[in-house]
Amino acid sequence: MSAATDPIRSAVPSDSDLVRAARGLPVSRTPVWFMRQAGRSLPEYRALRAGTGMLAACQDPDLVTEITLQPVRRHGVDAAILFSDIVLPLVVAGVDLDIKPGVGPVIAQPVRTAADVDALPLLDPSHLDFLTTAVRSLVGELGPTPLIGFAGAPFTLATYLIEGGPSKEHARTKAFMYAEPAAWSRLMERLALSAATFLRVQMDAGVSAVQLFDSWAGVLSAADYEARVLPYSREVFEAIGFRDVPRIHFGVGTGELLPLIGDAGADVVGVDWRIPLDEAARRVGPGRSLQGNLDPAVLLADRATVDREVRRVVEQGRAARGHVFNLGHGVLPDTDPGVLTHVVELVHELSAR
Ligand SMILES: Cc1c2[nH]c(c1CCC(=O)O)Cc1[nH]c(c(CCC(=O)O)c1C)Cc1[nH]c(c(CCC(=O)O)c1C)Cc1[nH]c(c(C)c1CCC(=O)O)C2
Repeated sequence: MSAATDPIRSAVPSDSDLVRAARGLPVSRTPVWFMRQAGRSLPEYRALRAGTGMLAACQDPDLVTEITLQPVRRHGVDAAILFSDIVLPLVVAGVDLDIKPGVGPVIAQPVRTAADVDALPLLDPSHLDFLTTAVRSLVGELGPTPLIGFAGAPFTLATYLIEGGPSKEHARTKAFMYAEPAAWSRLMERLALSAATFLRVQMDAGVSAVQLFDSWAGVLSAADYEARVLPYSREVFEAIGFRDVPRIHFGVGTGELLPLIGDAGADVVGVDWRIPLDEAARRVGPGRSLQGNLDPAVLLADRATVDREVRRVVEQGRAARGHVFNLGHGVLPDTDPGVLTHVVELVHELSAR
């Protein structure tokens, strides 16, 4: 049934199931979308992107609009997520950075000293017109389907800047955090400002929700996270929090950090697959909804396994104040898009009120 013919489903994104679940309000059925739903698992994405670099694509409003709409058309997900990247604010500010296929963001001159921190260019919101154009065009095209805007959290962006590229241990980042506390604080402050600017432009242009990705925060102890990272993520939420747009906060491997992450200022805490949602609900505490947490690798398994795991996640999600069904991390490139469409249908069927 379409939003137009279903009396329970809202015709406006600000009252959609995604926004209602984020606020802990009753929903017509559990909303579902997938991190990295736009991307290499879709042949139509690969066709459209052929010959255009990732960072150029992110700054072309027509391409952004089309790529963002592709998974909504194909899977019938309950939200679109803007096609962009967490490193884009750095690129627009003038940091020499490239996204290498199959690798990730690579930085020409990594941040290694206090002087490097002070030389980092700041993001100028007047250079984000392409973003405003893309978001406005998407809001027009999407009708009742909400658009999620996003930014990278200060810590996760700091890992790319300091390591110079993707990393497993994030040892240089931690070493800098311990050895240069004053410079660390200035770096995190700058990245918080830039994330807030990037989010504010998307909110001004009409996104219905925002997600702050702190993908790599799970490498930290709870004590370090609380003292050296949480204050800056909180700053981002405070800077945008005067607006009534639901806020999602996500990281990988954050089981031990969930009580703190729940306290940073988001309405929804994103959880990976390592702990069940009922346990996550206990750790996050009341007053927050949850998003997650199907293991993306399950989508590569047989149909019976996919169905069993989807049922389990929907069941365990009932322990939360509100539940937005998602994966525990991004869609893997080898995923069969047909399985994603099936998961959307199954979640809707299992949760229809
Ligand atoms: C850590 C991080 C990055 N980018 C992002 C994060 C946080 C989410 C997470 O934890 O995965 C966020 C991101 N990146 C992208 C989106 C688009 C929206 C979506 O569909 O979720 C979002 C929300 C597109 C993208 N961002 C990137 C791609 C692949 C580039 C391509 O298609 O050529 C896409 C679709 C590139 C990128 N950019 C980054 C990585 C690690 C990579 C993958 C490199 C690779 O394996 O090729 C940094």
